[in-house]
Amino acid sequence: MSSCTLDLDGVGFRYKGGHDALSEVSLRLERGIVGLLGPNGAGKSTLMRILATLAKPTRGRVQWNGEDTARRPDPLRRTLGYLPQDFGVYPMLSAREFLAYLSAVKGVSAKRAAARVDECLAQVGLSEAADRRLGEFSGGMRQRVGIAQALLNDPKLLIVDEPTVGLDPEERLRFRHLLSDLAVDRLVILSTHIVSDIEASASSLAIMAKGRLLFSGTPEALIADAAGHVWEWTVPAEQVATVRARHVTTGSQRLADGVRLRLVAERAPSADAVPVAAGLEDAHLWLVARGENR
Ligand SMILES: Nc1ncnc2c1ncn2[C@@H]1O[C@H](COP(=O)(O)OP(=O)(O)OP(=O)(O)O)[C@@H](O)[C@H]1O
Repeated sequence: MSSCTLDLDGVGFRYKGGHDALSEVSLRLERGIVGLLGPNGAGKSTLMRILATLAKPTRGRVQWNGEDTARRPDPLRRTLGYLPQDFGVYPMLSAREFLAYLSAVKGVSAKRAAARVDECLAQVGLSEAADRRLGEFSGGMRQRVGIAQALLNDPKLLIVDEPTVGLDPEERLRFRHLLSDLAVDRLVILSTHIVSDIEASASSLAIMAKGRLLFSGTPEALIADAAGHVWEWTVPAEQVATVRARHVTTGSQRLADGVRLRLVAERAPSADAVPVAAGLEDAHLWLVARGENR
């Protein structure tokens, strides 16, 4: 297997108006799915654009297999697939026509293009729909066309920015399976603000807020950090608003005798709160809550 390693070293990005969208981001990313999590405005898209060589960091550097991607972008560009957040399609073209057009734009040789388009359509499960107009496709099918175009050059680095926005649960699941299959011999970076998008598939996580990296590591390590800080507490319905105002709640369930709240907190919020095992969503919220209190 060829190597696919991205090293970020003190990466920062300041927009022309002086706004620091990224500060001091250092991390190493390797084969598998990396989930890039963070609320809107955290800096995910800015980071993705830098990794896709569409913007240069204003501080620090990014290396792909040891080469600086700002000084020498070509080695990475040749092996990069990118699905941006606002990916649009031509509604009057068929999936096959659209991908043939993009093959030409990306410099895939005309001789190779037709076969490659068919391979990519098969990979994303759209062979049957290849000759239908894109305007008739569902949101999930359109996103799969987006992945197919990102795969045309058989990339080793695949970057997908918020790909599941607007998809129904079934399409979401299908899309997740597709990315897991693709990550076997690639580095896939998946940005999202929805924890469940990456819960079952990410081999590592990078969590951002306000342009900074709050955490990088495995999902298990994030969950371990939250151990002892997740509680279930059943309170009368009229107390729910007060508890919510004081604590970060991650779930609630109405019961016959009140409302069972799930929350993250340094210590037990009350003597009758019960400690429970942390899940990824709890651990994420615990990290964000601690980050905000710093
Ligand atoms: N062209 C720009 N000029 C100035 N500031 C910008 C520009 N684009 C983004 N920003 C700011 O930089 C910060 C990071 O934005 P970015 O789009 O990278 O975040 P994000 O985590 O991807 O959020 P979203 O999911 O909403 O896209 C935000 O505060 C945003 O307002």
